[in-house]
Amino acid sequence: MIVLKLGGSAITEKDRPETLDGKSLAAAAAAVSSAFETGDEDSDDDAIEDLVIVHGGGSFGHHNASEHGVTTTAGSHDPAAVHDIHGAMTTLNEFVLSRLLEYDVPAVPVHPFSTAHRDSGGDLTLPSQQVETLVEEGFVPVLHGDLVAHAGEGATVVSGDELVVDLARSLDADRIGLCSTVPGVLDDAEEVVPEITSFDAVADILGESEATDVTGGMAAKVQALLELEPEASIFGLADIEPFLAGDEPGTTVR
Ligand SMILES: Nc1ncnc2c1ncn2[C@@H]1O[C@H](COP(=O)(O)OP(=O)(O)OP(=O)(O)O)[C@@H](O)[C@H]1O
Ligand SMILES: C=C(C)CCOP(=O)(O)O
Repeated sequence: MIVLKLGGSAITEKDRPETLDGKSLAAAAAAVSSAFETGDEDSDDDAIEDLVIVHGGGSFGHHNASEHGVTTTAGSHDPAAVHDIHGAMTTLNEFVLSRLLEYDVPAVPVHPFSTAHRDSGGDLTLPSQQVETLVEEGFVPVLHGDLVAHAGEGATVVSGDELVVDLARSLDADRIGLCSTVPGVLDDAEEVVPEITSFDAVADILGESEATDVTGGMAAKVQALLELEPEASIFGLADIEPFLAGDEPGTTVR
């Protein structure tokens, strides 16, 4: 079982509201397609079968959430805000799905707003049986950063990274990959840090996203991945294919 996140910064123009990066999204879909079992028996000897995709927001969702003052902890009870933020994410989800379908990946949507919630302490519950059954039935479920019902707050943001960590646990994932707009976690000299085993060791170089981002950028990503039992890779668009083939490109968080 592989859980792959397509970072919003990789598939959209993150600094231009609601702008897709069509070329990058197509490249990501092509890379997933070439690794996935597509029914062509000649070319699928080592094909992967069990795959869940999560995508982030990029220029969809973050701007809307920021305008409404909604974060992962500060919520809203305004239905118009919910429709605006969730609507931006489902719009991006439709773009992602249609591009994956064009490349023969059997992608289907799973919207966290309709299935997940947070308790008053902010802890997330994301039922995984729907996702598991879809995988067993040959689909590739595609989830996305979204809003979720939050006890005492109305609705708050859930990041794709948080969904990845939750799904990796509940689905007992073997491999976890986060594709972003950078080739990995970069040090002060802009070189990829090959391995991260503790937050303190890299805290000084980790920052937020350069674009509008309500979920914490690279620092939050690394912190969430360090809590996971299996190792996880952070890499750029060009490394989706090597990752799906079994390599450990970019930065490995263990
Ligand atoms: N040390 C670092 N190495 C690499 N990127 C860093 C670092 N510190 C901060 N960043 C920022 O983190 C960004 C990646 O985090 P971001 O949350 O934007 O990624 P994403 O998951 O692809 O996007 P989204 O959250 O929209 O899904 C980079 O584009 C960069 O601006
Ligand atoms: C801003 C919203 C609604 C989702 C953000 O998800 P992320 O881009 O994975 O952090």
